[in-house]
Amino acid sequence: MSTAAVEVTDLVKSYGDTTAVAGLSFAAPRGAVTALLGPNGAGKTSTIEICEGFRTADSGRVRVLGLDPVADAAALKPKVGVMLQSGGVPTGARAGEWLRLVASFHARPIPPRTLLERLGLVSVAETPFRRLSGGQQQRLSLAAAVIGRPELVFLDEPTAGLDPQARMATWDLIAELRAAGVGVVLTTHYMEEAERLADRVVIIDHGRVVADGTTDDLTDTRQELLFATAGGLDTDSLLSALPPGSRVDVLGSDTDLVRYAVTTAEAADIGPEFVATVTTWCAANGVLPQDLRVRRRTLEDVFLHLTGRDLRET
Ligand SMILES: Nc1ncnc2c1ncn2[C@@H]1O[C@H](COP(=O)(O)OP(=O)(O)OP(=O)(O)O)[C@@H](O)[C@H]1O
Repeated sequence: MSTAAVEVTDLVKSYGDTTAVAGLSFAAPRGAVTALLGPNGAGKTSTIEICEGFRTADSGRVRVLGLDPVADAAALKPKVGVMLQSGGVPTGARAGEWLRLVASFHARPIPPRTLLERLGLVSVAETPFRRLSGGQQQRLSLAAAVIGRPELVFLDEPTAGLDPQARMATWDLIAELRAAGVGVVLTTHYMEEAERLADRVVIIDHGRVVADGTTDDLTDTRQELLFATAGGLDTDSLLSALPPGSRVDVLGSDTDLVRYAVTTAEAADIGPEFVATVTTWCAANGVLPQDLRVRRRTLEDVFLHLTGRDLRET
């Protein structure tokens, strides 16, 4: 039996002239949360819908719980829960009635009432799907995806557009699924969501994986020294004062400040001496380093460093 919940190898998917997925590979472990993180249009939905068996790939190989999502769809159905971005619920179905129907397809469902309570949907149990707010529709789709106690759930943008309270309820439910040994593969463009929930993060840009690892792999070992200066500075001169292998990156500029990130060779921890070297160089060159701080990289920074773009701005 394959150990991975999902294995994707060299996946390619185009729509006419648009290449949505351009040779993408990753593996999602069983019983863990894997986040496919990337900006809008990166190819996340195409990838996850191919894994769900709803779209066919042009080429590449996909295995879900060791099976082919299209050829083995019948065998996968009872084991896999799916939450689509578009909902997938008939517009006239009432929330509670829909959950009871979905529950009836499963051998050991979670009681519909429990999920309605957990996701704050009790007051709209008798409301038709089309009259629910966007956030309520999303939570109902999530409830339907997990009600059959699947081994694996696919969640496409589970918290997009939710208010903070509904987002927290969704995060709690996902954390509980993981604690119960359910594998979760979700897409998101919120890096906080990936950082908070995911055991493994696959960063996708332009249909390709640009980074893949545990959140700690991607961020922990990457401390950096941040500061801003009024006007640009001579980065070559600063680099020559630093230990070999250091880097100085321009992170961007506001109206009058240019923001820099300085990292050591192999992104090791930044110690007091390294900070002193930078500030000594600044003093010698008449530069005032503003907002100076040392911090661990976030996934947002990792994305920025890898693509030159800000995840929030794309
Ligand atoms: N059915 C389709 N027909 C034509 N183009 C499509 C179709 N589905 C997706 N695309 C295009 O493929 C690219 C990748 O889209 P996809 O939805 O997979 O990305 P995404 O990362 O999930 O983005 P989003 O978060 O906006 O859903 C985009 O350029 C999109 O416009």
